[in-house]
Amino acid sequence: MIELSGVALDRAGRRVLSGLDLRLTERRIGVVGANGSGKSSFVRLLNGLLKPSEGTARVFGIDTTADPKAARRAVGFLFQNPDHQIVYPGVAEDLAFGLKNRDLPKREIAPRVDAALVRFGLAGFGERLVHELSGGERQLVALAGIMVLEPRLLVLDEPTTLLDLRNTRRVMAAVEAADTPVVMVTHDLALLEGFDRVLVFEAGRLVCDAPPRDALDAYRRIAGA
Ligand SMILES: Nc1ncnc2c1ncn2[C@@H]1O[C@H](COP(=O)(O)OP(=O)(O)OP(=O)(O)O)[C@@H](O)[C@H]1O
Repeated sequence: MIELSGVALDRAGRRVLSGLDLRLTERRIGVVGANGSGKSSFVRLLNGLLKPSEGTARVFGIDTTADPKAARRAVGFLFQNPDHQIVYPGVAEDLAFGLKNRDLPKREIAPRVDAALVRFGLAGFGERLVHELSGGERQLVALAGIMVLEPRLLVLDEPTTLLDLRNTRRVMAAVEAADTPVVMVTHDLALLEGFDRVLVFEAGRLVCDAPPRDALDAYRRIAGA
């Protein structure tokens, strides 16, 4: 699914990730680490938002440097703040936007948008204005907008940081129900229970790669917590 070989990444002339050799095939992969340790940079390598300064990053066999467009199609990316993701003022309109960009025949767009709204607990929200929704509802709209495009992998970068407990549960339940493989960055360690594999970053390096319990123990040790 994901293959990084000899990957290093520089941002603004500074090395922020190095020594990454990884093969990821699990369905649920968590990413943790201190602020600035390189988590967001790492996940941005997975859909070609950032390109390795050294080495190669492949997703489903696609080299993200050679074909960033194909990488972006294969890998959906949910940001922490849905307002950075949602383009149109109307909910249904926003979901339709991505499908129009994919040149889907017009008659197929509305049914797919409706089905996605139902699937993500947003039935009846199609005609609502995004700015009138709660933060949790907006994050669900952003998620539905990605999933309606049927990515092969979903990357989530701190998707619940701005949400209360109830909305965190709603978003996580929607992610779980989607049944698409997930790579998720989070500071909320409890969300990683049941994940298959957790990567711990520290100062731009992968310092632990293990099942959740061992990885989170290692992270707590590193953090002195
Ligand atoms: N747009 C940017 N331009 C230059 N350097 C950046 C940029 N974004 C992040 N960095 C640097 O890259 C390093 C890793 O940042 P990154 O955002 O990947 O960390 P993170 O682990 O996701 O942090 P956080 O938990 O705070 O989100 C940091 O030193 C940061 O200052």
